Amino acid sequence: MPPETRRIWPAPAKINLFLHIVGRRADGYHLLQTVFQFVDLCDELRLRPRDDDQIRLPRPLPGVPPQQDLCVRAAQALRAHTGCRLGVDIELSKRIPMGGGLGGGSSDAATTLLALNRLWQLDLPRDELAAIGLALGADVPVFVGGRAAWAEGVGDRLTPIELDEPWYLIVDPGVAVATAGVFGHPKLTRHTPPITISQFRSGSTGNDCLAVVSALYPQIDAAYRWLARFGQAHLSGTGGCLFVRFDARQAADVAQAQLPAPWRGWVVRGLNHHPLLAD
Ligand SMILES: C[C@](O)(CO)[C@H](O)COP(=O)(O)OP(=O)(O)OC[C@H]1O[C@@H](n2ccc(N)nc2=O)[C@H](O)[C@@H]1O
Ligand SMILES: Nc1ncnc2c1ncn2[C@@H]1O[C@H](COP(=O)(O)OP(=O)(O)OP(=O)(O)O)[C@@H](O)[C@H]1O
Repeated sequence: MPPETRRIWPAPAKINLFLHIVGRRADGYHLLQTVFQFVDLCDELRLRPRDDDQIRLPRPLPGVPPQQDLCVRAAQALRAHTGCRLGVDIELSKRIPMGGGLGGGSSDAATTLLALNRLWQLDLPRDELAAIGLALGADVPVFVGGRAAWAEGVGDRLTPIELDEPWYLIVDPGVAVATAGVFGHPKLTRHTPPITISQFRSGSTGNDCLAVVSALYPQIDAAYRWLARFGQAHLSGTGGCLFVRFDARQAADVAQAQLPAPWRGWVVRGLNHHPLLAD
């Protein structure tokens, strides 16, 4: 058996270092400005190609029927796009909290596309994989592209960006945020004036979803206030995960040790490159 079929394929989480909503499209989707950075909190996939046309996920995630799982949908989309007749057994070890604004589902989809492109010997270029991924979710292209990015549009117009790679403490207050409910909220700030990359680099940026999310979910508001003791706290995506940056790992560990139960926390490293970028 070739070693690639026994390999663990990582799917990292992302954080949004800031998120501004600068407009709304005719179809209701919001136009964003954001910066995505990867972090070394990863889901793990094992993929074994099959000679028949079955796409199987023997251990589905709780609450996610296999046909809705983003790995399965990514494999199906890749087969539909290429006419490939092979199948795959997918084993997914989930570490990234679901529905927390860390992009875990999108990352799983992206890793599935990147890995099957190799295992099924399709040889599609990354931009073609990213276009297939965009139909599965707005955050899939940045994971396929593999570089930390300044993003506009619905998050699909990407410009690679080099950032510090500090430590972060990510906190999950354990509340599943309904993304559509946040974007549909009447009090959401929707017309923040666009900024430039250099304005982002000089600070003064936040997350336009924070006010609505804090009002809707008191646990997220409480976690935000707790985290703000250690530095500038941020909401990732539409939440509910929050993060604060640290220049030294030890300081992040000290903060994590004080995390009140039942919140969960991870000390992670910011990454400008996806672990599969060099593949
Ligand atoms: C905001 C981000 O977290 C930034 O990373 C993501 O773009 C959100 O992506 P996601 O969780 O995959 O969200 P989706 O499942 O695509 O969208 C859920 C719902 O949120 C709304 N939505 C989402 C993204 C966007 N740019 N504008 C929207 O209005 C739409 O009503 C959509 O039906
Ligand atoms: N492989 C998967 N991993 C996680 N969620 C999945 C997966 N497949 C489908 N889903 C569904 O997608 C939903 C959102 O998952 P995800 O963890 O990507 O959200 P998120 O982190 O809030 O994403 P974003 O940052 O893009 O808003 C889940 O609640 C689940 O129903």
